Amino acid sequence: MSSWKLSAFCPKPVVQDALLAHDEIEDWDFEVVLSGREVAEDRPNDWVLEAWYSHKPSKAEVSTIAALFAGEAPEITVEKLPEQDWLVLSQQGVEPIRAGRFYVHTPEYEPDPNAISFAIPASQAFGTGQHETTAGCLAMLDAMKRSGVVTRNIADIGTGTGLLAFAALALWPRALATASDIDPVCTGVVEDNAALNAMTLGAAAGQLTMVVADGMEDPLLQARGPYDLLIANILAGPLVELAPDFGKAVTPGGNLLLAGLLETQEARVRRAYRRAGFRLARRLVNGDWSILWLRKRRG
Ligand SMILES: C[S@@+](CC[C@H](N)C(=O)[O-])C[C@H]1O[C@@H](n2cnc3c(N)ncnc32)[C@H](O)[C@@H]1O
Repeated sequence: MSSWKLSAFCPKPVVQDALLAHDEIEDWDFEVVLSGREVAEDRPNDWVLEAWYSHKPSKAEVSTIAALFAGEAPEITVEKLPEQDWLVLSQQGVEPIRAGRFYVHTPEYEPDPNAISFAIPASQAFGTGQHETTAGCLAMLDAMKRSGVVTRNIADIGTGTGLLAFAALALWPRALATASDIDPVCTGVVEDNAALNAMTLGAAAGQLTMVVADGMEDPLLQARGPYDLLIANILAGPLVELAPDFGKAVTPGGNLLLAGLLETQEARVRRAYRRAGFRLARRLVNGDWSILWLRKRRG
């Protein structure tokens, strides 16, 4: 299977507005992962919005991306990436990262014996630790542990590679973890990464179960709740929609770690979670992204 990449080049604020416009669309017809980044370090104002496809994007798909730019005319290119090469290349470009006590690296690097190390290969699933949201969640999990949080029942919704669930289990080794993702490709990735990092799959304390689910829509996810730690690094739109469900899924006094929202979207997300019974415990801003630690009110 090949991967295709559409790149739309524009100044940074235009690309950010396009991503926000996408986030506001409730019924998006196309399966696509969108992200924005600098074109080059020495050109911080030139940005590219990238869209990744498993097939050649159709004219309708290209027009839909162009329409996000609301009258601006981005330069758009579409290129075919042979999947094998793309994986190898992306792996080569992935430098290890540190966040809190964590060190996340691809398998070609050695672990750091003085850190909590995870080997996460580049794959079709999101979450090698490179992204500000993932790194921010790792740092916030470490902050929770240092502040004395004790947790026995963890859910990681939108787990991608499984990294945040592994990290939480490393900090709270007696907890049970349930990881989920809407994308079925993540199941095999999480299983492979668990094996690579000596994490055990199963239903006992210290173990992890992976399910495919949209939000909390899964019998096992619901049966295992309520959770005293729920992690969700998804986007602002789905997070707002999921607020009532997460309100029910977290125990009174329990912890919720949210990421995937830009700082500009934070007020909207916090409003939704205030209504669902949460208060802010701590926030962290990493790049353009906000990471929120919320606590469920008691009673
Ligand atoms: C930004 S990635 C985060 C991956 C990983 N947790 C991390 O922090 O690096 C978001 C993940 O959420 C998944 N996702 C998006 N919407 C979802 C939903 N409604 N329910 C469950 N997973 C969802 C995506 O497939 C993707 O793997």
